[in-house]
Amino acid sequence: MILTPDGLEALRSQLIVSCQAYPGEPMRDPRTTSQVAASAVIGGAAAVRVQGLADVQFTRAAVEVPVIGLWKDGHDGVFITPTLRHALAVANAGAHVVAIDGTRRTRPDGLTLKRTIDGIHAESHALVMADCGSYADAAAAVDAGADLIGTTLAGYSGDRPKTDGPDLELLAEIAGAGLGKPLIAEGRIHTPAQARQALDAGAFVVVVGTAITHPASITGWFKGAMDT
Ligand SMILES: CC(=O)N[C@H](C=O)[C@@H](O)[C@H](O)[C@H](O)COP(=O)(O)O
Repeated sequence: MILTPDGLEALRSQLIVSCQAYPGEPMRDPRTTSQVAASAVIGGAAAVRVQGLADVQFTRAAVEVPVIGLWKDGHDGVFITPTLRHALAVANAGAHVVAIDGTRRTRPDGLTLKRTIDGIHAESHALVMADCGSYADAAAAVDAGADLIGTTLAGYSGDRPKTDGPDLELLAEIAGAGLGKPLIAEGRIHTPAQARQALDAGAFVVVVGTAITHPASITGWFKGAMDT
């Protein structure tokens, strides 16, 4: 199945679940990722987002819904699918959508965002999600040819404060500008009510990760509330 820009309409107002475990964690295993993803689909996820080439491959085999793939290399600066080489590897692993750093920061391979997106489009069937950290990033990413815009890096790229919950102000700003590409709310959506608020702020679709798929964090939230 190839996902086309028109096919994205099926994701409108839906929930995407990000299934990620971090280096050194017990659940950091591609098979586990694919099982968590399949469980999310049973619960109603319209698409899933997974990190790592093997995770993309295993998850493609385990679910029928679109798979958003990324490759995190490092943990600061430009680290979400930072170069064209990373992006093409994610596409070749089977991702329907490749999520890449969509900020205006310098990329490790020196390519512009536009060159990167053009390269992905030229050499694969994958759509491109630009993980942005600000309104200016989002506008630039649309100009550069991104198929989807995400607020993934709001609060992480230095342009915006790290809000406790989702950055609803940024969502409303991007949605209000009518940039013409589907807007994905992603980042710190921790409750069903916040997912609803993100849609109400103008998001086309909502990504939830930690609050659904990261037991260590969720356990810590409960424990923290009980300790006080
Ligand atoms: C900033 C960064 O590295 N974000 C990553 C992007 O893939 C993931 O670590 C997040 O879990 C994902 O964006 C979903 O967000 P949340 O887990 O807050 O629902």
